[in-house]
This record gives sequence, structure tokens and C-alpha cells, in this order.
Amino acid sequence: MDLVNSLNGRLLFAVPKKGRLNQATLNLLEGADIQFRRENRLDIALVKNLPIALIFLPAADIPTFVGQGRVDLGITGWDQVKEHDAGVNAAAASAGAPSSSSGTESIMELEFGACKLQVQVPEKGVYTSSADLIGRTVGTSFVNLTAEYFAQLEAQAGGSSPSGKLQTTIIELSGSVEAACALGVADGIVDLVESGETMRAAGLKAIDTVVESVAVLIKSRSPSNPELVDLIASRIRGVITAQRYVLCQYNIERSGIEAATRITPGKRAPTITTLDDGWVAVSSMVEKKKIALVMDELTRVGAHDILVLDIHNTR
Ligand SMILES: Nc1ncnc2c1ncn2[C@@H]1O[C@H](COP(=O)(O)OP(=O)(O)OP(=O)(O)O)[C@@H](O)[C@H]1O
Ligand SMILES: O=P(O)(O)OC[C@H]1O[C@H](OP(=O)(O)OP(=O)(O)O)[C@H](O)[C@@H]1O
Ligand SMILES: [Mg+2]
Repeated sequence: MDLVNSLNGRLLFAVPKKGRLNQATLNLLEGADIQFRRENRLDIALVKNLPIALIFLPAADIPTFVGQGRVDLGITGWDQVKEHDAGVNAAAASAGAPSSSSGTESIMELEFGACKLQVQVPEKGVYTSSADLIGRTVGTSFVNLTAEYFAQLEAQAGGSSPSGKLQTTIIELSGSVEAACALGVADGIVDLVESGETMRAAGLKAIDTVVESVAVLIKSRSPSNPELVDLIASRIRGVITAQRYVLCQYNIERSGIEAATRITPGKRAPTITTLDDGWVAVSSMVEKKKIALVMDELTRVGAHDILVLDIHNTR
């Protein structure tokens, strides 16, 4: 098969090929009924039921492909989008050009991959604020955001050199960044924190947040097929909403309906069905994180036979 020719006329959609965002992204594609079979070792997969090709790329590279318009759509971390933007701005500044936009547009936040890019220092060390790291060495995979962050800090401290050259040394590391302080490679690091387990295990503490991140769906400024982009976005939004809600069903005496539907007003309105002898059945979407409380309150106002069901999809 001539792979390049087979991409003709297809919308190109970049997805993380490994790492923290890979599995959640594959689940999302499955929920949106985007069907494909990926050949072993091949980073391109043709979608069977839509004119789309999936391109498997490292999360960090996806904003570059989308930003240059080589790929129409992508899923990556917001941190990676900001890192790419900071790189584009730094390149423009060093060329004496005005800061330009990176060419990516965020369509929506996806409800996974939440983490924070944080400045971290040894827990029992001499550094207590980011300003203490000015003129020191900082290890990170996010060199552009880190350079931008310290440039601002240096400017605030009034110590920025006339040439605009950074006093703080940024060392680029591609993984296991937390090891850098213990091994003397860096005085502090800028890396991602979710649970904080990796940071604490390395004897580090966070002293500031550079960016708060979550996975995002992004598109290029001029996608090849805007209608298809809208269709995919709408399908993905449906899956995300379905994941956030559960369906709560219960029976209640008609006299209790007002109190009960105040507890479960639904996304738009609850569905109410009349049963025999003065009872009604209510069915309503409830935010998953609130369901335990909602069930407590429904019981209190006299609801019976409360059922909670997963929703697979919604529009
Ligand atoms: N611990 C985490 N919790 C939540 N999201 C994370 C976490 N670590 C990374 N991410 C998100 O996932 C994105 C990709 O990071 P990840 O480290 O998974 O990719 P990778 O570096 O390509 O893979 P690997 O680290 O396995 O080589 C990050 O930019 C961030 O948005
Ligand atoms: O706060 P936590 O829940 O511990 O998660 C944070 C860790 O997760 C990521 O590492 P990853 O697993 O991608 O390994 P890496 O350092 O090799 O990239 C990130 O770079 C942190 O090290
Ligand atoms: Mg990683």
C-alpha cells in the first residue's frame, strides 16, 4: 500500500503514541466510534468508518505538527501547547520579529491528564522561592516555558542583563527529571506533578506553579475539512459528557416529586413517568462526583428503588 497516497483526502488526527495520555485517548476514540487497526510499528492508521488517518506521535511533538498545519487535529497536554507557543515566541524574539501565534487553536479540554508544571527544589535545601534559583541551574523537559518563567522573574528582580541573556542556566532533560537535584546536575527542576508521589520520593517540594495542564483537543488554523472537525469534536464532547454524568433513576410518591427534582434537576430537566397508585418514576442525569450525596438526599425525601447507571454516550 502506498501510505502517502492513502492519506489523500483524509483528515489527519495526531494522537499520543505512548505515555500518560495514550490509553485515555484510545478510550476516547473508541467511545467516539473512530474505528482503526494499527499495524505493528506503524505510526499511521487509517480509520475504517470515516475519512480520517490517525498519526501516532509523541505528545510533545503534536503542537508542532498541528501548528504548522501538517496535521488538522490533535490530542495533547495543554502544557505541551504552551511549551510550543513559548518556543515560537522565543524564536520570533531572537529574529527581531513580533511574537507570533503558534497556529494551534484549542477546541476543548478533555477530562484526563490533569497535572501541574511546577518549580521544585530539595525539601531540606537552601532554596525557598523561585527567585532563589536565579543564576543557578534548573533541569527540565520544558525549556521554553522555563526560560520564559525565569526571564520574567529576573526582570522583576531588576537583574536582567542588558543583552537580555538569561542568568539562570536551563538544562534540557528528557525524562526522570526528578533525579537531577540529587545527582548534582541541577539546583532545582521544573517538572510535572500530579499526585506528588514522584516529587516526594525524590525528596523535592514544589515552590511555584508555571502552568496548570489538562489534555486538550486542538486544531490547526485552517483544517482541511472543517465539517469533519466539527463532527469529531461533537462526538468527543458527547463521550466526555457521558463520562462526567451517571443516570439516576428512582421511584417516589407524587407528593415528594418537587423536593426530589430539586435534588436531581437533570442536565436540562428530569424525565418523569407516572406509575400506579400515586407514584412516579424519575430519571435524571447527575454529575458522577455528586452521586453519593444525591442518593443520601433522595433517600431523605422518600425516594425508593434508587438506581445509578453508567452513560456510554450522549449528545
Ligand atoms: N503524572 C501525570 N499525570 C497526569 N498527566 C501527566 C502526567 N505526566 C504527564 N502528563 C501529561 O501527559 C503529557 C505527556 O507526558 P508523558 O510523560 O506521558 O509523555 P512522554 O514523555 O511522551 O512519555 P514517557 O514519559 O512515557 O516517555 C504531558 O505533557 C502532560 O500533559
Ligand atoms: O505526581 P506524580 O503522580 O508522581 O506524577 C508525576 C510524574 O509523572 C511524569 O513522569 P512519567 O511517568 O512520564 O516518567 P518520566 O519522568 O520518565 O517522563 C512526570 O514527569 C512526573 O515525573
Ligand atoms: Mg513522561
